[in-house]
Parts: sequence; C-alpha cells; structure tokens
Amino acid sequence: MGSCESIIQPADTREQIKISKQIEKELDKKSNLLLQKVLLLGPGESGKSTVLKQMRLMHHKGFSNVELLEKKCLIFINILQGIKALLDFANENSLHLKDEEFEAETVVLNAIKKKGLDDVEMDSELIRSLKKLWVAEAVQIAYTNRAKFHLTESIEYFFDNLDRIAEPEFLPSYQDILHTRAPTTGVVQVEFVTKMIKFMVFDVGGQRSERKKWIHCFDDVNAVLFIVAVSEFDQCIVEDGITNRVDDAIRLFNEIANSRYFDKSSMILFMNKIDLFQKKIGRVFISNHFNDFKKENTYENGMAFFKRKFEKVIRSKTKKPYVHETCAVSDTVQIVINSVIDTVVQENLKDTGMI
Ligand SMILES: Nc1nc2c(ncn2[C@@H]2O[C@H](COP(=O)(O)OP(=O)(O)OP(=O)(O)O)[C@@H](O)[C@H]2O)c(=O)[nH]1
Ligand SMILES: [Mg+2]
Repeated sequence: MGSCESIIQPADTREQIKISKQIEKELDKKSNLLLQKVLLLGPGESGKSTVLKQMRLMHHKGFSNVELLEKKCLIFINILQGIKALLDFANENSLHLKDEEFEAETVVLNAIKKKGLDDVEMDSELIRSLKKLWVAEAVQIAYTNRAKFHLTESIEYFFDNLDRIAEPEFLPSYQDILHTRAPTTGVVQVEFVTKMIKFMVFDVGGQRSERKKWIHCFDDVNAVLFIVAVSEFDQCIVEDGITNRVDDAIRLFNEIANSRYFDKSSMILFMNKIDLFQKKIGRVFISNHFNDFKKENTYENGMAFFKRKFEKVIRSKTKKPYVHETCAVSDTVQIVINSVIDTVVQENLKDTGMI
C-alpha cells in the first residue's frame, strides 16, 4: 500500500516537480544558464537575417576580417545584380538608353559575363559606367517602377555610397553590412548570453521552398519573432510573381500563430521596413492594393490597418502578439530587440515560477 501513497503527491508538490522539470529542460547543460530558444520566422526578404545581424552586433565583437571581405564581395554582387535587374526592366519596356549610356551598359554586362557575378572587381571604368547608368533616365524610370519586378532592396543605399565603396581599401561598415542581401538557405543559429540567460536564435530562409525546413526547429520554442516587411504592400512575392507580399505574410502568420507547436511560446511581431513604408505612403495608395482600406493614406492609418489584419488572425482569445514597428537597418531596432529580450525572459520565468 505504501508504494501507492508514494506516487500520489499533493497538488503543490506535483506543481513543484513540474516547475523543476521545466527549469531542468531550460537549463543549458554546459553553462548551467537558463536557456531560451527564439525562432525568427517570416517571408523572404522581410528582414530576419538583418535582425539577426543586429543581435550579433549587440552581443558579439562584430565581424572578422575574412567576414568583412566576404561582405565586400556581396556588396559588389548586390550592386551588379541590382543594375542588371534595372537594365533588364528598361529593355523589356522599351526604355532606351542614350549612346554613351549604352556603352556603359556594355562595360557592365561584359564585366558580369567575363568573371561571373561572384568574382567581380570594381575597376575605375566599371565604377564610371555604373554611375552613368544609375542616373540614366531609362534606369531611373525603371527604378520608379521597382514594385513591378524583383530588385535588391538596398540598391539606392549602395549607389549613394558608391564613391566610398569604390575606394581600393574599402572595408564595409556595420551600416553597409546591414544593407547587404543574401537569401538564407537552411537554418542559421546564433547564441549569446545576456541577463544571465543563454539565447539560441534560429534564422531560416523565408522563401516558399525554404519553409518546409522550418519544422525541424519547432520543438521547445520560447518565443517566435515573426517579421513582415510592411512596406511591401504593393509588391508580389518572387516565388510566383502574383501573390501580394503582405497577403502572403498574413497567411503565413495565421499558420504560425495558431500552430499547436507554439501554444506556449511568446509571439512577437515586427512590422518591419517602416523607413520604406513611410516613403512609399507618399506616392502609393494602399487602397489600390487593399480595397478594404478606406481611410486617408497616412502612415498611422496604414500601419493601424495592417496591424489589425495580423492581430485578427489569432484564434486564441487569451494570446496577443507583442507588436513593434521596426527599421532593422537602423540602430533604434536594438532598443526594440532589448525590450523583446525582456519580454521573453519575463514570460518564461513566469512559466517556471521563478518570478
Ligand atoms: N531600408 C530597409 N531595409 C531593410 C530593412 N530590413 C531589412 N532590410 C533589407 O532588406 C533586405 C532583405 O533582408 P534580409 O534580412 O536578408 O531578409 P530575410 O528575411 O532574412 O530574407 P530570407 O533569408 O530570404 O528569408 C536586405 O537587403 C536588408 O538590408 C529595413 O527595416 N529597412
Ligand atoms: Mg535571411
């Protein structure tokens, strides 16, 4: 009879055991620190890897020389990919270059053809040609129409900084690195310790072909940080060229926020690229892309409209996402990231009964 009594414990003891099991699960075996797992999710190009870079900058020493040289190459690649996409759009739409601009185009296309995109050096003739093309009327018209085709987000930033980038001794600054673009494939993991807690952050590729890999990191997640580029309300996803990017993000958020995997996880939503959203609102009407938007075309109205669309998809009456408006390429996002870290810690310490 005694054996039966020993396994039936009073409710408060059972609760204690549950709590200590939870703490045990969340302790890092090596460092004995509390462990928190954070997933960065969201569609392609929404800014997940940029947020991860910001976390690295906040908690590590920065980038090694080898990494800086890799980023320098990536900047050259981004510039050439960008100008090529603009020239292709101009050609397809009979936007003609003038004679001397045509020569500049030949120089750029030859440089790409000769070495391939991965191995281009920026010699002075190439730089001169890029500058000439960037201000060409046909290219600028193409740039104004950039929502109609796929273009690297940071092209304007890189052209504004072309003289500095063209210097032979150029090494990218943190700002430059935050503006680079390389789609993520697979899963990238970064760890850091802050406030006596070890954070493991997982960054995944957001394009549709990448999403089937996400499930591999869905176990024991403390927080999901879902990122949407709210500025992309007039653009289509690269994968099919038809689906509106914000609609795609809402559908994806619906799946994630209501998934049983994340019943216990904190849900954080970054309405990202607010710098581009602010600029776009001045020239593009939201109602042309979302016919249920009836208000005046202002930043505040637009932001409230999109926030509501995301919040509405959550089926649980008790769960609310923590929503932040962010610009992932600006230092200010680090303050937001810090407050997110505080939220995650608070929420999860509550679960373990430690506060
Ligand atoms: N202006 C501006 N650019 C941003 C912002 N956030 C990200 N970007 C740029 O947008 C591009 C895409 O960002 P990424 O961080 O690579 O996007 P991602 O979500 O990791 O994309 P995938 O890996 O394909 O899923 C990069 O060139 C970034 O520099 C922002 O808030 N403002
Ligand atoms: Mg990425």
